[in-house]
Amino acid sequence: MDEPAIRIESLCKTYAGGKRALNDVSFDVPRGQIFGLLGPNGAGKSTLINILAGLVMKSDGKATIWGFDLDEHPRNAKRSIGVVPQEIIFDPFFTPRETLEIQAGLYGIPKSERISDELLAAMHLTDKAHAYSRTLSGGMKRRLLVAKAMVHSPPILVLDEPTAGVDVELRRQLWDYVRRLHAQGVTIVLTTHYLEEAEQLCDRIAIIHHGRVVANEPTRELIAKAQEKAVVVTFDRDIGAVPTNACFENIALVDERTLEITYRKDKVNAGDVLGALTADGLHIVDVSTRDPDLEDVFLSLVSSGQEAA
Ligand SMILES: Nc1ncnc2c1ncn2[C@@H]1O[C@H](COP(=O)(O)OP(=O)(O)OP(=O)(O)O)[C@@H](O)[C@H]1O
Repeated sequence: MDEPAIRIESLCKTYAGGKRALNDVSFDVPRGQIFGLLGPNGAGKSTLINILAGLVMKSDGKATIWGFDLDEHPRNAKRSIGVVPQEIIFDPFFTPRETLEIQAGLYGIPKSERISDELLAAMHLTDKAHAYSRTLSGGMKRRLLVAKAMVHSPPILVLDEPTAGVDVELRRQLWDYVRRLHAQGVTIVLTTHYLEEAEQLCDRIAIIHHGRVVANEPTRELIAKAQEKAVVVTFDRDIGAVPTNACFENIALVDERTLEITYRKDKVNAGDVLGALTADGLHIVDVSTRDPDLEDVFLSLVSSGQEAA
């Protein structure tokens, strides 16, 4: 069955006051993947996640969660997803265990089928099970939010910036847990500002900017783009015919005497590229190189994204 975990079709959101936060957003989150949703501040990531969580009303478009249309089957759609919001919000007078039990009650899960203790253990909160939530550290509260999102054992877990302002140790624990859930078949969607983190964890990455999707590719393909390095080469005379060679990924004429050649730095080096040009009888008078990485790919994508109205 190839049905995606989440299908977003032409989703639009304009807030009261006129801010267009999502502009015709469409993408699928394949089942069983760790899917990264990346974008600069204000790109629209939280808006998208809050629509899926049923916290924000969409203005237009369609969202399907685990095969359930958000408008037609909101209850089933909601049961199929657990969302860890960016903001930490709790009733401070309940203990972590009570918080989880109340949440399970809201989903109508019978007492015998509840997994509160398991979740507390998974999130390293067993010794805080009966402490008041207001006495927990920020990191503990964040872990409790993850546990709360999983009380109904949804097939999809969505985490909105789970590691923002979180220390290294907690981040490691959180990702261990996410990887464990993923190994059990849970589809994970996460937003993060940390490109390196996304690169390590995600099977696929969508980049959103000014409410539009500017990239949506398997992580290794995005990284492959980051493997593309460019040399700009100027020759002593006008170039008659643009040369071809297996080690060139792409070749473009900058002016009559200058070529920009991209190559895969994991396959060849600048020496190979220049060697191929001189072997063609061309005389090089100037060379400069550019070395993009994943961050550059990200920045180039977001800088070419269009400004929303
Ligand atoms: N309730 C609201 N009313 C009006 N505008 C809003 C509201 N919530 C968000 N916005 C605006 O919508 C745009 C998208 O915001 P959103 O929070 O979805 O972005 P984000 O990508 O999650 O950013 P961040 O990484 O900073 O959380 C921003 O310009 C924001 O100011």
